[in-house]
Amino acid sequence: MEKIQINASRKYEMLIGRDLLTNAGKYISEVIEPGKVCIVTDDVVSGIYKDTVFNSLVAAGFEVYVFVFEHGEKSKNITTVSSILEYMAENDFTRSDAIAALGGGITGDVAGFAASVFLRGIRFVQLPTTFLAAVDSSVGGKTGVNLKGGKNLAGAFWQPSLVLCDCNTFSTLPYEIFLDGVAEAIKYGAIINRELFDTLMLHNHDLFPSSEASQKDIENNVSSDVLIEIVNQCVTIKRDIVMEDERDTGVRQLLNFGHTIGHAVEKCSNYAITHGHAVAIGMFIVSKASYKLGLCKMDCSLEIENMLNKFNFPVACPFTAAELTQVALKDKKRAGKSITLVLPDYIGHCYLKKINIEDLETFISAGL
Ligand SMILES: O=C(O)C(=O)C[C@@H](O)[C@H](O)[C@H](O)COP(=O)(O)O
Ligand SMILES: [Zn+2]
Repeated sequence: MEKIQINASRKYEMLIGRDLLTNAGKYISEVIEPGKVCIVTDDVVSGIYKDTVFNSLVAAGFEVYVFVFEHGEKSKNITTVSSILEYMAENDFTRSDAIAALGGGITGDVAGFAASVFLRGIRFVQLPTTFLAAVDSSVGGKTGVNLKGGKNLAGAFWQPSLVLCDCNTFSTLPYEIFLDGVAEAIKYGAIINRELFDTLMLHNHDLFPSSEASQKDIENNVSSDVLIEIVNQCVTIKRDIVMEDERDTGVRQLLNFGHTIGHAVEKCSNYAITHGHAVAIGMFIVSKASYKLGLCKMDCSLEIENMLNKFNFPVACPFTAAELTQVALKDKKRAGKSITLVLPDYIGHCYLKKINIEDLETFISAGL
């Protein structure tokens, strides 16, 4: 088992290994004194892992409650958070009780946000079951929900007390959902680590065979230790960035490479295009535009497109620059009349560039 220590406003560990969910109760009881715990999960993950986690929490002495919501981005809203809060209040949860977020990025963000506001903040643990949640969203304490105006527009920085990443859970992921996490892993390579980018390129066939892969193929591939190593590398990068800039005022914004446009793609598609797929499109558009407009030395879009093609990501964007701009202007990296973009200088190095909001549409057009 690998351990990554994160020293942010809360100090916690991420444990990465196999068969960890069976002992979730034991690991959680080492950081949270057994009391009430509410497993928050969606209706798909619940059918696969809820019983395992439930039983191990009971065995460790917890009084276990379960809140299940409908899977998908449509549930990532304030109504779901409000229902979780009411459920915990009805069941007399106190400040010493906790939430266990069991699932992917949506579950972690929604459950974490509920934890951040219930009684002005209770503890929570992240039990990521998707590759995306493992490499990215379960660590760093960004929690939140979408508003009608756009993605993640309401939220809080609220760090978990533990992240328990059982890599065996990846074997139950449909390929498309797996890909969402691959996009985030590519992002880490592009912003800061050329070697990781090359590893992903090298291993794309044996780790993530193809969209036609059978479930058996996926099971064989995810048993590879290379995958654990990739999770380890991504989270170590994220840990270092979060420890330098937990509140996202500077260097952490690099983790948003491809996201300003990616979030706009998600929203314009009414969330039919999922997060990682939208970020993949966003990384390509930003790289192409940066080169065309002379904002970077190399045309990184070629390598990014090549990588995305290897994994069978659709790269074409179905929306116009005007449509994307309208949504992107609500991005959290906008401050008044300017917006900060994350641009690639070369693969393995990105930088932050402030532009005037009036120039955003021209920028996006150049990348389409
Ligand atoms: O943790 C971060 O910081 C990130 O930006 C990671 C992103 O991959 C993630 O999608 C995050 O939720 C986006 O945050 P937002 O601030 O753009 O809503
Ligand atoms: Zn993301």
